[in-house]
Amino acid sequence: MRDQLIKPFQYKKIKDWTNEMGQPKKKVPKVKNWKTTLKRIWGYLAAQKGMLSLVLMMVLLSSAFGLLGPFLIGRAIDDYIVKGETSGLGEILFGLAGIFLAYSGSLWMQNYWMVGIAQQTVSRMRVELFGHLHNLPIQFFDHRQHGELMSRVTNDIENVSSTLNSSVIQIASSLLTLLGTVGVMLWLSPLLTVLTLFIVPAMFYGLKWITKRTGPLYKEQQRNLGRLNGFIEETISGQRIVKAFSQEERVLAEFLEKSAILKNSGFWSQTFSGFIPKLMNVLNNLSFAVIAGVGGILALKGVITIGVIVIFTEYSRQFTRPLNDLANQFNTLLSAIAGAERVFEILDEKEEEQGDEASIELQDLRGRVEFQDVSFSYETGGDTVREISFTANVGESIALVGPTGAGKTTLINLLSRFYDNDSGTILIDGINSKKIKRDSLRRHMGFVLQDSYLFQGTIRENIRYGRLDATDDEVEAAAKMANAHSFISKLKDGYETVLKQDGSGISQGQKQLISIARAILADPALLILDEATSSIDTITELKIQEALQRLMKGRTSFVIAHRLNTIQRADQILVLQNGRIIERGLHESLLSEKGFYHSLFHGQLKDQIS
Ligand SMILES: Nc1ncnc2c1ncn2[C@@H]1O[C@H](COP(=O)(O)OP(=O)(O)OP(=O)(O)O)[C@@H](O)[C@H]1O
Repeated sequence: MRDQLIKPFQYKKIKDWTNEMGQPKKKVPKVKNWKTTLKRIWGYLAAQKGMLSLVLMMVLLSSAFGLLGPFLIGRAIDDYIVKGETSGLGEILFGLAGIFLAYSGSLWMQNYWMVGIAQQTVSRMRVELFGHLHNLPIQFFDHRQHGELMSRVTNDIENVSSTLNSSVIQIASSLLTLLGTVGVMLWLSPLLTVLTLFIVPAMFYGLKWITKRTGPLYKEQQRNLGRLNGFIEETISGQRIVKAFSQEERVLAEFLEKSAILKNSGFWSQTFSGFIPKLMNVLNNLSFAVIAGVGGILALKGVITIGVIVIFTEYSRQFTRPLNDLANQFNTLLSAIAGAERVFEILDEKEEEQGDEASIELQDLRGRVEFQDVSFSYETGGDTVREISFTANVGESIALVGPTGAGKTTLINLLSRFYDNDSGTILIDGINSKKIKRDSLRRHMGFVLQDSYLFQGTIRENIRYGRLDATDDEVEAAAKMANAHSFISKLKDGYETVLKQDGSGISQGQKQLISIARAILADPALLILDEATSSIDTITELKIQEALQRLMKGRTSFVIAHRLNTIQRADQILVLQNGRIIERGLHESLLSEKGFYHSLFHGQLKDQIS
């Protein structure tokens, strides 16, 4: 459970580096074809075969009832109305009412069951996608906007859902109605049928022309919507920064630009798909005119009856309506396929490997860490960290010092295996870290980061996140050790105070104290501390320092130090520059060397320190 605690912190840190409201750096992988996607969607639907058969049965019934209605009307005209016969007409009308009722009933039932199937299906997709996202390696998030990913979990899934709700039934019933109608029409009058069917090629070519254009346009619209959502999410969560840097106008300008792009792509996709009903309307009217004209002549010659003309006009509507529906559904289906493809794209991303069969599950960790000639680069190109070697004995505190971008966080990322070193070896309790299961390693690590991430929930829940089975007494004992108890007790609701998602409502220093309490409760053997850079009042600062000293006692700790006066007690100080360790040792000896550390300490290079 504790690796769940750790990941969000790391994500945030790395996200901050990559994502300064820019576009994702890497292009999303190419989309697969619609056949494969439909097959995969079917894979989800097939899990509910029983329900689907019920839906299909209802679709069959409703299509049959739909055909029977006009047929009975024709019979009523020919056998009773034209002949002036009234006896028996009542029964036919009664029968008609029954058929329409059964028709509506079967429509209602198929809809009811299909909505159930659709919801079940997308809920499974959503759960899979969300779970999968949390198992992806950090690198995956380096190149993607958070909002864009959110859009896949929400918009795209919703798209699939609404299409499944309606399209599956529509497509099945349209196909059945189409077949049934043509069959009965052929039986009644082959000549009129052939004339009516003339509109099919016109429809086919018209639709082909339109859908060829709408498919890519829909995809483009979805993509632009994802980008806009990503931007909105970022600017809302980064409100403080936007305001602090008076970037409101720039943000608005960028929003307007993205919104205009979306408007444009939305306009064209909707315009083109809007042609479909218009085209169908024209063709429908044309077919009516043909049936009325030719049917009238045939009726005058006594070849067919008036009833057959009525049946034909009704059927021709029933015949073009499913074609119409099919065409409309085709568009919705296309946009759902585009959505599903984007969802599957993520599902196809390789999960972070925890380790193979041979990997070691760390039961206990003492906390000895050794880096031997470790080099690593994030992307192909120059090494971010180079030939790093050091040893941290059990219980020692190691301070990582250096200007911004020197590679301090990268070393921690390698230690926690968010990334794997390209060369050299990292030994943890003497075991090559690559042979240890990632999650089992992270379970023994605790993080207190400068941007302490607190979740929406009570203070108690936030502390308990360190160890979910901790009792209330243990939570409070940890808070006491972390110097957090006194401020928590002064709050009106004490430990039950509800924190907002970003922890606003309590001070930065108090957030730190809570995250220290959380780490104390987790009791990790390896500790990562990323010192707060923001200025915290002296009293809170002292409390934090004291709490940290207690937390670090007996654990191997890595401290990314921003304020050099706080690391004077470290057992080893590693001074990094451009990815290399350029100096190392104790505070006093480093000062006496009068090197880079000395300059840093005396503030000559103050502006280089983050
Ligand atoms: N996810 C990433 N992908 C590509 N390059 C990265 C990534 N994270 C960091 N870098 C680059 O690696 C180098 C080292 O970054 P790192 O975050 O380790 O520095 P740091 O010493 O922790 O800096 P700071 O004190 O500012 O946090 C920098 O040049 C940075 O631009």
